[in-house]
Amino acid sequence: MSKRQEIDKILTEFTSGSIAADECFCLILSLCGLQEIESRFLTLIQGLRPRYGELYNRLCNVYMGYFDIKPSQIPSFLPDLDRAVENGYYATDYGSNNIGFELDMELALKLSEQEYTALNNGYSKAQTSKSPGFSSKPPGFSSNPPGFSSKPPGFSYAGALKTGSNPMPVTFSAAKPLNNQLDNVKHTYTPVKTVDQLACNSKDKTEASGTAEDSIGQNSDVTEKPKQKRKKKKNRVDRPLSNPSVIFWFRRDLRVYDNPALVAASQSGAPVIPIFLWSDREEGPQKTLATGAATKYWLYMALPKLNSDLNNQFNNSIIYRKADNYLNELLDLFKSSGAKTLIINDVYEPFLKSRDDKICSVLKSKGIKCERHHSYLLHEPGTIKTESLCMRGMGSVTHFMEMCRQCSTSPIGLPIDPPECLPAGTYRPESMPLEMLDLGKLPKRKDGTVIDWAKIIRESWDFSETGAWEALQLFLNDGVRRYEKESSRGDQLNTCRISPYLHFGQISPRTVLCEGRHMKSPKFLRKLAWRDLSYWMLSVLPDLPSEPSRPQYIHQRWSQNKTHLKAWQKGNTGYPLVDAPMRQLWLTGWMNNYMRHVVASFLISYLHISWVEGYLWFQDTLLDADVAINAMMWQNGGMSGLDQWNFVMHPVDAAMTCDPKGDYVRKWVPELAKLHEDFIHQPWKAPPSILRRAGIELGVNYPHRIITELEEAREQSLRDVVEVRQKFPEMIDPKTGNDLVRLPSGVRVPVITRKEFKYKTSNPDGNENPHNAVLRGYRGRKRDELVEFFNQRDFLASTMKECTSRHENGLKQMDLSFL
Ligand SMILES: Cc1cc2nc3c(=O)[nH]c(=O)nc-3n(C[C@H](O)[C@H](O)[C@H](O)COP(=O)(O)OP(=O)(O)OC[C@H]3O[C@@H](n4cnc5c(N)ncnc54)[C@H](O)[C@@H]3O)c2cc1C
Repeated sequence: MSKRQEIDKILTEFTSGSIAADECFCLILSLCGLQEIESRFLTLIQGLRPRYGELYNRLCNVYMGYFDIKPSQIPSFLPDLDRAVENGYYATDYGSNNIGFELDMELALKLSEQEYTALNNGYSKAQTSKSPGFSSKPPGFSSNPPGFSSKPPGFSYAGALKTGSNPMPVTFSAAKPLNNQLDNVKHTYTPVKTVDQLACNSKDKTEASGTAEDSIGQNSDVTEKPKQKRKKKKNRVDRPLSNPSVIFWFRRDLRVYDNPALVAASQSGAPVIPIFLWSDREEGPQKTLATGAATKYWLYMALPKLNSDLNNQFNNSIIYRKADNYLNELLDLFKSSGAKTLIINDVYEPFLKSRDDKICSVLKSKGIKCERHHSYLLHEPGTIKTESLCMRGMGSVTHFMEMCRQCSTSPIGLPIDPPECLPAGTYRPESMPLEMLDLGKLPKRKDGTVIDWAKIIRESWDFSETGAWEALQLFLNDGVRRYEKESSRGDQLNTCRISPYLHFGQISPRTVLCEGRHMKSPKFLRKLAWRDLSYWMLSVLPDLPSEPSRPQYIHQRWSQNKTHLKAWQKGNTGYPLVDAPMRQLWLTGWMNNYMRHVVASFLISYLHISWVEGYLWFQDTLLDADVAINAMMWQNGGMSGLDQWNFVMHPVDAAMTCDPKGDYVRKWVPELAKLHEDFIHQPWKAPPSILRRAGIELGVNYPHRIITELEEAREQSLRDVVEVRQKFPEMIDPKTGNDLVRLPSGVRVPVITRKEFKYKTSNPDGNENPHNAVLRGYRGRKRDELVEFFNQRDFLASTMKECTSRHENGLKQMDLSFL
């Protein structure tokens, strides 16, 4: 047994109550020696903190008493994490178990919270070294998600189109989109060279000032003190240009294929200055947490890829600027470059749209033209009106698709080719190194080493536009066949895994629609409608991320149990089907849709923790974190959304659908890897002998369940909803029993309401619930009978063992007749 294992054994005895704190301390002291204990004792026992805070404190006190020290005297003492963060202290020794992981994770959360609070308090500018830019994540397990890295050979845009769904070589016209009857379109490529395009001559190319290799932080035009230098230039006389440049502002359209605004910039016949601006504040109100740590990291990795595409294809490159105020920065750029036009693809979050409206109106007043294009969604939210449609089913995707059919004014069209050229012109404004945008800043330990929480994220994803195409093609060549029936599987890659690419516009929804339309998977294409729906919903309900869309639900009772919340966030709930996706999320920044439902159901319906907490956590940790989609989904799960979920995922039984053999759990919860499939989703039911053989000690290397009475917890959740509904009878439709919501026009309309809520509201004391929404697939496989059988066998075996040993000890043999 290694020293670490012996220490763990002693700690287990302590937590189970067999030995007292001072005894425990002495045992560890005798094992490790005075010197090691003085310097490392607190690190060694950190693993106790999350679950055994009280016991941990007792050990701390013994330790301090023994060495006669006060907490303030020890910089590395970690009685609370705030102090740890303040002191810049991080655990450095992980040993062979998860203690270091736990510690770093705790600290990471703290740092993240700290930054969030700092921003809320108006402190965002220069982040000091004590307050690293964003939440830290620990190095952790080494496994990669399955099958994610294979690349179709010889991949190229044209190749992608050829090898994809369409057997014919296809390229798309760069001319205007045709219509939305995609299936009737004959795909022919008619390159229409305009005068502007012909102007893309070699002179422009040789004059471009970008670097061919813009690996992170190596932008050629970078100066060491860009801010000061830029100030000097502001005062200089603007360079007169015969053909003033256009500024192309990259935002959530980080691609060259099917990028209407980029094509427009190219067709302007003017030099193009591509820019990227960054400021957390400008990306959304803090309560939306629009720029979580994971999404920022994605940007940090994706921007150099885009830049190198621009370099290779157009000999142009991106100007990066960190800017507290985008308008001021743009004015500065226009002034220094003499550009006269801004070209953008629109974004649709209401707060971003009004920011853009303001920017454009100020620029216009200064004689600068603003060209805005549409490509982020299939349908612009503003074009979809509810007026023409009956309100039944409002909030559901079916209703939304019908609205789109009736109202949409502009056709979706076909994807367009990349621009032929993006001449860089002779003048190029200064660029900051990408590092200075603080998108990829990783926290540091006290000794200066970096906590690289993004390691597995980097290994799991290709952050380029090509990566988006490859993911799509991989799916269309394989996963799509299983999508209709088995998209829920956590243990297989049956979904597209393109959400971060879609979020950052590395592939357009129109391209996905066009590529996927022959694949006979309406369910998949419908997902694009879901995406549009969320933006429409956000445009109608701008407070979607924080305020219940059914206002009466503000009165719903929620648990404030921080220990439960932390256990959920870290994947330490003791329910493997919840812990596996939460760990996958932490390590890779992603989990599939079904698993998101499982973990959301658990947080809301079993732990009774508000959906807002779930939303915020996802915003910070998902690579595809998207204010509109994330808020819509959490609201729907949290009962207050317009499309209330009519189901609750059971944290054990749902495994039947998404992880029938337990392989998914084995991958992300390696502690349970050796457990037989019959127990993998409910280790607490495994007999001690089986647990022993699998190397599992519950409460030691895998947590006990944080709640055990699932049925009771669910009942409580039902009662809480019914209480809200009973408090506001005027918000219930007397005819249907559905909840009512008030539209901005003042009209009250019924919205989809879970059947069991309706039933329970009218039968609050009834015991039965004919509409029980909990999804159970597990029992059908007779696993419970098997579990019972194993337990009986184990009981028999252990009883016999006890009998034998008693017999050997000369004690009276037990009576076995009851067996
Ligand atoms: C609680 C919860 C929170 C979520 N938060 C986000 C989020 O922040 N960002 C995000 O992109 N998706 C979110 N989703 C939706 C969905 O889980 C992901 O889009 C999907 O898992 C991404 O994987 P994929 O690309 O393989 O999806 P696929 O199933 O292959 O779908 C293709 C694309 O369709 C879109 N899409 C799929 N499902 C939905 C949906 N329900 N609503 C809207 N668009 C959808 C996504 O852009 C996705 O990439 C959330 C779902 C839940 C239950």
